[in-house]
Amino acid sequence: MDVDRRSIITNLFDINALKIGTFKLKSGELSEYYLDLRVIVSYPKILKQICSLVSTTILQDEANTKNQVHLCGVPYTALPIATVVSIDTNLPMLIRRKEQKTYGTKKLIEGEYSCGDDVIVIEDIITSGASILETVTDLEKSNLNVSKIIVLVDRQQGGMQRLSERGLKIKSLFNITEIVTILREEGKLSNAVYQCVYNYVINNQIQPAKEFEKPLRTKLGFKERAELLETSKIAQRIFKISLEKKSNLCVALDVDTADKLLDIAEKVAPHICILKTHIDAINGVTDATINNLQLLAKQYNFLIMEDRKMADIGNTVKLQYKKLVHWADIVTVHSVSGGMMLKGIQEVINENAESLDSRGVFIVAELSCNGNLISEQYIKETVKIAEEYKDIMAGLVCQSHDVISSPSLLQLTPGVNIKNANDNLGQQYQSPSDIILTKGADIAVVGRGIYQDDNPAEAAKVYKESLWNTYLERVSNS
Ligand SMILES: O=c1ccn([C@@H]2O[C@H](COP(=O)(O)O)[C@@H](O)[C@H]2O)c(=O)[nH]1
Repeated sequence: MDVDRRSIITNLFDINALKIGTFKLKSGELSEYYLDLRVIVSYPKILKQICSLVSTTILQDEANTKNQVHLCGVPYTALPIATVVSIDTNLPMLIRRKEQKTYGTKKLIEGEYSCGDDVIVIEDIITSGASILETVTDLEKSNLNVSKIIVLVDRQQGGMQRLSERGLKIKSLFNITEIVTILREEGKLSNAVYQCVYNYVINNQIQPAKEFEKPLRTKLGFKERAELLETSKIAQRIFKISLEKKSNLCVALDVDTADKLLDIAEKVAPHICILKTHIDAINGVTDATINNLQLLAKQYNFLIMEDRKMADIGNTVKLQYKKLVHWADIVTVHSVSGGMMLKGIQEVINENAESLDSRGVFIVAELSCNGNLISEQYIKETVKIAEEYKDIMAGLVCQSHDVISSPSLLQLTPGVNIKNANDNLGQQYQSPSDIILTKGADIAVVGRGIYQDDNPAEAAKVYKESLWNTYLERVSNS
């Protein structure tokens, strides 16, 4: 241990930041000691000493980061720390409001940022990790990417592990065992007090809290999920192809001509489980284009999904769907007009059940674009509709891991790009591992990241391997 770290620990003890005795924690649990880092604002030299350790840690790690990085202190104790570190490192700061404003901008996060920017969260102490998670959740809701969490002191009760299991990178500068060990060596704590704190840590490991529980859907593998009684035939088809091809990649071929569609489709075909089209946006599409696409789908074992996002009254959606059911294995629908449009689709599927392979829908619960109008209530109602029409439901198009709990439904998540963080029309991108681990996607949609690449076949292979390996990691860590 170098002198600075040791002196920080003794200085903290000298200003009474470590209190021995019985204290009630935020969770209501009793603790045999209490760390009160709020006092450091009264000791500028110690505040400076601690902040320079945080700054050095950040600058070492962030040397090669290309993304814009912000700092955000968990309110309130870490706010002055984040401010000093921001000045030291020249990294801009964001402030998370504890309560969202009901007037003016109604902002949850104050400060200037762009969607997809990285944020380093700074916190004074971690016990269960629940407070940190509140800040992380609000930052993620604002489409920021929490790239790292730095905590001054880990109470070693399991919080660090829980946040890592949630896919977050977290580092602590000190832990409580190290602190009491140094203080005992320095003659500031007796053996008895040292032993008391040590025993407390051993005997007070926190049990998994609800906010840390991963939904069963993300813990189970595709094979087990395909075998569930409730899983629809269309979802079973997707699971089966994914397992056979070791691919959870859906490519979105939003190209401008039918020739390009077929050309790139053939190149990426070996690596995908679903090929997604906006066929009404492509020039020169004929029956022959559709036939050729279907031939490729058979030859290379993938499904075709027309991303039409239908949203009209039941009767109109039924008429529209009749034009798609013959070639599109899956279509997308918005839930805005309620369950009746799914009834229309269900009727068409049942009428064609004998002549066609199983068909179904993905229903849109959330959108990946900045400024969309979808609310929490809309998402909840969408999930209810999906449950009601489970027999034709492949799953939901959404952006958060906690929208779908049922393992029989698939989460399809667009907005994946390895090279870009956004486009200039509101699209927001995440990396493959963020999409699968943090956002909870089962199938990821990649469009421009593949079809605009100089070598779409190679790009599709790279995305496929990265997405599939992350899915395997998710299941094996559960
Ligand atoms: O919330 C949504 C729903 C659908 N999409 C569609 O996915 C692709 C994404 O393409 P990129 O080129 O990778 O941005 C596109 O077809 C969208 O219509 C979405 O992006 N977000």
